[in-house]
Amino acid sequence: MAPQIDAVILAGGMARRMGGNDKGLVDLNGQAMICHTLDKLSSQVDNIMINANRNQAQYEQWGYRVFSDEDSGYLGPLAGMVTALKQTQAEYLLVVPCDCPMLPDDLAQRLLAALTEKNADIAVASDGEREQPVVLLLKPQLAESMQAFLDAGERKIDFWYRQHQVAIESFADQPNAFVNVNTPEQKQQLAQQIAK
Ligand SMILES: Nc1nc2c(ncn2[C@@H]2O[C@H](COP(=O)(O)OP(=O)(O)OP(=O)(O)O)[C@@H](O)[C@H]2O)c(=O)[nH]1
Ligand SMILES: [Mg+2]
Repeated sequence: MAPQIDAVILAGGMARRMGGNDKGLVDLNGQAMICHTLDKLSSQVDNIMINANRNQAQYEQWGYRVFSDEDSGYLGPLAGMVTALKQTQAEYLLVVPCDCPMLPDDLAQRLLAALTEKNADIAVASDGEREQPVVLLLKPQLAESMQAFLDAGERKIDFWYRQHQVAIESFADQPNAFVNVNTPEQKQQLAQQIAK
């Protein structure tokens, strides 16, 4: 039987480059940005959770569980991830950001295959050139290690995952899949691309 995979969509950042507008909720071609991500993930995993530190009521409209960071200090993506790791009952947690609306349709499946093949604890996606540090699959048993890393004042996710067995899965076959929307200009550009 296939192992159970839960996903968390990280929407807990301050979105300063988006003028402070909650990135998951900004409109991209008639839908909130997070809707594009929800569409991509819904057939890939067993349960989806949304991690948001404001506008929770709005995020609840899609019917998924919404939770905020256990530590409310905006410590960065790891703060959302560690909270999700403590909540999931699944065998694996898939983590994605809310600002990558074009994620691969075979993301979970390929990360799981890479993790299993390498006997790793974490599988991180790459676009063929660069690692995508907040697109990863990991085991919930790592919650304690991640919490200790945060408690030590560390914030950089790639430093954390290098303490563990990591598999990198290249999605060089889908060069557009990790387009990242951080600014209004990038959003405008992607909107035009999608509309074509
Ligand atoms: N839970 C949680 N997620 C965060 C936090 N900071 C960033 N993220 C998420 O991590 C992902 C990648 O971060 P960025 O693209 O830099 O997003 P951001 O920090 O909101 O945006 P900027 O302020 O413009 O850097 C996004 O999905 C963010 O929502 C945080 O403190 N808590
Ligand atoms: Mg980003």
